Amino acid sequence: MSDNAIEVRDLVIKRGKRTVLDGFTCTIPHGSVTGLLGPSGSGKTTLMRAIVGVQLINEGRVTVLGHPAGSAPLRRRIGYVTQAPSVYADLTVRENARYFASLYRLTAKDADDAIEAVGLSSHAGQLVAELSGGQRSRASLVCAIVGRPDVLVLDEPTVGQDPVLRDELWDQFRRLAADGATVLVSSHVMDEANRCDRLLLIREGMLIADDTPAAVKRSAGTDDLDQAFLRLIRDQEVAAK
Ligand SMILES: Nc1ncnc2c1ncn2[C@@H]1O[C@H](COP(=O)(O)OP(=O)(O)OP(=O)(O)O)[C@@H](O)[C@H]1O
Repeated sequence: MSDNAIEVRDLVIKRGKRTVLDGFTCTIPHGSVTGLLGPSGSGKTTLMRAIVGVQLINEGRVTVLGHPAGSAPLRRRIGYVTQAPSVYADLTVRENARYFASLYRLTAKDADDAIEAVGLSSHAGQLVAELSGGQRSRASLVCAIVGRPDVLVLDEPTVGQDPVLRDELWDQFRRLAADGATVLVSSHVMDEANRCDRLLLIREGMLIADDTPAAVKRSAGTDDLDQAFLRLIRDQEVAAK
């Protein structure tokens, strides 16, 4: 098997009249935490949708764990957390987790472990409708990790979380990767990017960097990832002229 959990080749995606991704190619290694960073509207969600197999693609190829994205063998092997929480509002956190666990033929203990892992144990008995926005997105995360997916795709999972929780969530992503999962996380927050093994920097549907955080900083000649990103964008603009 390839060293890469995810391979994206020459991907072209049009949404409406707009070409969102125009010949996008990248690879994501097994057992890594990869950060997908870029400005709003740059195509992060579109790329993630293509990887989980819910986005029509115009050209190119997306392969996940050796299978075409969206194909049947992948369904139980991928967890996806969208920006909109996808849990049942009229059930408690525990009921949601147990329901998703049952779909994977897992136990109530597995559900409780997932709740514990994202720091929601003290709210396990609460209805999702009565949770804060940040708690609700962690409830979605519980349901995505309970089936122990090999690939976990998380669209801005730390938005609305306080700094302590963000830190704990990143520890959790690192643990999942240490256990062999491939984690792809989108974020706007550059200090979070430092916690990734690799970064994909995307702008207007184009990949402008694909490297470790240290190498991205080195190539931009700065220790600050925000600055590095801005410099890479400027370099790209100069090169395009
Ligand atoms: N359903 C849609 N129909 C048409 N165009 C869309 C649709 N969804 C997104 N787009 C366009 O595709 C482009 C990329 O959007 P995408 O959601 O992938 O960006 P993003 O990087 O995830 O942004 P954000 O960080 O704000 O979530 C944007 O220009 C957006 O307007």
